[in-house]
Amino acid sequence: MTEVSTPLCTFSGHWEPATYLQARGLSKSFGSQQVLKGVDLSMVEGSTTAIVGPSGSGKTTLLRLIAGFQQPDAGMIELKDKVVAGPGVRVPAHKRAIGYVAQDGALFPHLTVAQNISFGLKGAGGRVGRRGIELKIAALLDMVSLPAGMGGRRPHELSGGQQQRVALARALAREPKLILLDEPFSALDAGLRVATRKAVGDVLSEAGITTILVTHDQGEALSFADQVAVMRDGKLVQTGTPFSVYTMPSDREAAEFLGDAVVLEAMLEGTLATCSLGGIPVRKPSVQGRVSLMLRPEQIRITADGPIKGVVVDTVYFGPETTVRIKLQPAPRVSGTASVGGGEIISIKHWNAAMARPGMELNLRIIGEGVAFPLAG
Ligand SMILES: Nc1ncnc2c1ncn2[C@@H]1O[C@H](COP(=O)(O)OP(=O)(O)OP(=O)(O)O)[C@@H](O)[C@H]1O
Repeated sequence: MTEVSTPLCTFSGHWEPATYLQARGLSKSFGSQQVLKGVDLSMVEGSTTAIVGPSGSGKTTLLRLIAGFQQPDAGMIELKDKVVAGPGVRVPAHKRAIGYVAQDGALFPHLTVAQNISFGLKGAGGRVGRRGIELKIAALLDMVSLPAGMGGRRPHELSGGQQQRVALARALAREPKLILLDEPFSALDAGLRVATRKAVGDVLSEAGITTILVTHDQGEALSFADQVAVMRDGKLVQTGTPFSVYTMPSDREAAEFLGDAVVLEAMLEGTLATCSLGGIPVRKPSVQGRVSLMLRPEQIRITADGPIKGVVVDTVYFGPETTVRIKLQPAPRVSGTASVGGGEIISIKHWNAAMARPGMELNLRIIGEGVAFPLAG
């Protein structure tokens, strides 16, 4: 089962991992509603991609096309250089070596855990005898960190996290090359969710299986995947490493979807934006003049010698961190540039609840660079 990425030697002499999944120009409509509008997605063998996006943006539809449950209206899908969907081509789902784990696990309720998993084994071709099946089930349960004794239980006798592990074991039984996880952790409570996600991630990366995870959870996407693809209105609006999509979002909506964002009006000249938080360097700006400037809240630090002043409006205590809303002073003038903004209320976080009380004046310092977007509207 353990399959390691097959490297390719390029003409430049560098070893590069092979592409496993290549989707080009995928479109799909249901009736008059166009749900996917030309989606391109490429994945390296053994890598993990998280697809994030608002409800109804087309994430599950994309997974279903890749799995082979539905056929694209236009575009094509290649798995390991073999076209599996495209004009005149439709390789059926069971011949694509893909495992699918749904949000609720979708276990058969009337079958035991072992029978659920052996259903997956039969799907793999029924090559093993009864003893072989027992050994395989035991190995799969072990792989997903469940005791062998659980094989006799029925799904309703398991916790949500255990059910998801069984669903993963059933999918792994087919020895897939690609696993599609459609919000598999969303029904779990916070602690179980983190533990199950870690366990599933470890199993998949150990087995070298190329993985797509659909999720609504930004933290899950950023921590689980090598690549994050942001879907909106049937299109992938940005694809990149977790670091690049978080720190350099392609637009304001993507920025706000991937985490908390402080967005202020600013005047951008060259690579310096001037706003209520002072002069802030901007990386590779694609616009000039009046812009929306985005910073992540953790870039705004409360420090005694910070050059920017603000007054605490209110605070909300969350234990390890406190959300502090701060009203900024008018924007300072930077010589030769116009000032914009002033008086905005921003929201940042601080570990020390005693640091900020309503009415207190605080000094702030900005760390790192901002990202500039065209002004909305
Ligand atoms: N089989 C179908 N028939 C008709 N409409 C469909 C079908 N499947 C999906 N849709 C519609 O396509 C749109 C996108 O659905 P999809 O499930 O792909 O979105 P999603 O991004 O996965 O949403 P969510 O995060 O809520 O699961 C929705 O408006 C949905 O109603």
